[in-house]
Amino acid sequence: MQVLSVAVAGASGYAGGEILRLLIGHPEVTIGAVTAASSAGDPLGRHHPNLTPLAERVLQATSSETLAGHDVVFLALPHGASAALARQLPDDVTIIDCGADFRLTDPAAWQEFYGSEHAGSWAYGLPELMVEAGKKQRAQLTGATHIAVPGCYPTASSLALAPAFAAGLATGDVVIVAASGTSGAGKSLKPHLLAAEAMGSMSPYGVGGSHRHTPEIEQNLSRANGDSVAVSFTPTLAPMPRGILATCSARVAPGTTTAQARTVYAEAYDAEPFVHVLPEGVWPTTGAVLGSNNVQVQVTVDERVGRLIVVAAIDNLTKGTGGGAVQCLNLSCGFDEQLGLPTTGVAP
Ligand SMILES: NC(=O)C1=CN([C@@H]2O[C@H](COP(=O)(O)OP(=O)(O)OC[C@H]3O[C@@H](n4cnc5c(N)ncnc54)[C@H](OP(=O)(O)O)[C@@H]3O)[C@@H](O)[C@H]2O)C=CC1
Ligand SMILES: CC(=O)N[C@@H](CCC(=O)OP(=O)(O)O)C(=O)O
Repeated sequence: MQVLSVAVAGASGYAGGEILRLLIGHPEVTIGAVTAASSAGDPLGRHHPNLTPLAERVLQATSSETLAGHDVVFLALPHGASAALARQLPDDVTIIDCGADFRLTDPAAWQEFYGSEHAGSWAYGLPELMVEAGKKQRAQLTGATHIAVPGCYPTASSLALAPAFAAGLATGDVVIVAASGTSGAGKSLKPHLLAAEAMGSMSPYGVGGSHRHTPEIEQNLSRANGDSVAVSFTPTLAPMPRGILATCSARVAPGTTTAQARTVYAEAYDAEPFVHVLPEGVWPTTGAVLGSNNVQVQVTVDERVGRLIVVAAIDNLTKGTGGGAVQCLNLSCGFDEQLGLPTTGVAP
């Protein structure tokens, strides 16, 4: 098979850096342009000292001219920047966007949570997502040329709850509380992310249904359910660089048991290379998935209150963005889906 040339826009940022970390080990691609905004002209190594093989590469300015001419372009830019750039790229360039611009199908939801004009929607880049009983999103991604990689919280939360909705096990009343490492907020300086503020302390934000990932999670669970699902979502910031732990719960019909729930999750995920339902009694941890494209899931039913509890752990930069993006590249280009993607976490 021919080796593809790949460009990464937003290469000085966290998501761009993670894509490059994974592409360095990918046998079917050569890394072409690496681009940035304020950091254009800098060597890449100044921003990502871990990316030794690319340390001397110079960051170019992000423009359609620098990106055109590649087979595949990854966009790892702030919200709103992808849509304008994507419109300027030639039709024969495959675009994999880590931003939110093309994730939502409902223009009203986009307008409400992002406050700008809706750019449209692309194939949603979460292959393992159950979109209805027995069907996964993977089919939409094979050969797709324009892909919207999910947000990090929606990746963990949707994989946690979609099987229960697709199987008719969950009946609604969804509550999700998820903790994220600080890299989830990107690299630009923010006062609440100073070490003195973020270390040794956990804090909620986007409380009360205002976080922009709420409609994305609702979109995913509604597809799985075949009817609209409302979600109460509360993100929290945890004093760690990477990782998301999403604790998700939903109402179940009286009499539903943990054994029934485990059967549903085993059917959904036993054949998946990256999603692992842990043995009964073992709970997901962010430490165990660090640096890998894995999702750890555990499920139980709190029979006292009739609620399904599903906990999912991911690395927000790997499965939550860069790894998810490379997985989409593999599906889009017909490579083995696991190519270049670690399935072993870094521990301790
Ligand atoms: N961090 C995470 O865990 C996740 C991130 N994402 C998404 O990935 C995208 C990138 O996030 P992240 O890497 O964390 O962000 P960073 O802030 O770390 O990086 C942003 C990148 O975009 C560049 N940039 C900034 N402004 C512009 C602009 N106006 N036009 C073109 N380029 C610009 C920056 O260049 P420079 O440094 O030169 O200014 C930098 O390379 C976002 O859409 C984010 O929501 C999705 C899931 C998870
Ligand atoms: C800890 C933290 O701040 N996390 C980010 C989510 C990052 C993410 O998934 O990105 P998208 O912006 O691409 O949707 C946040 O809550 O805004």
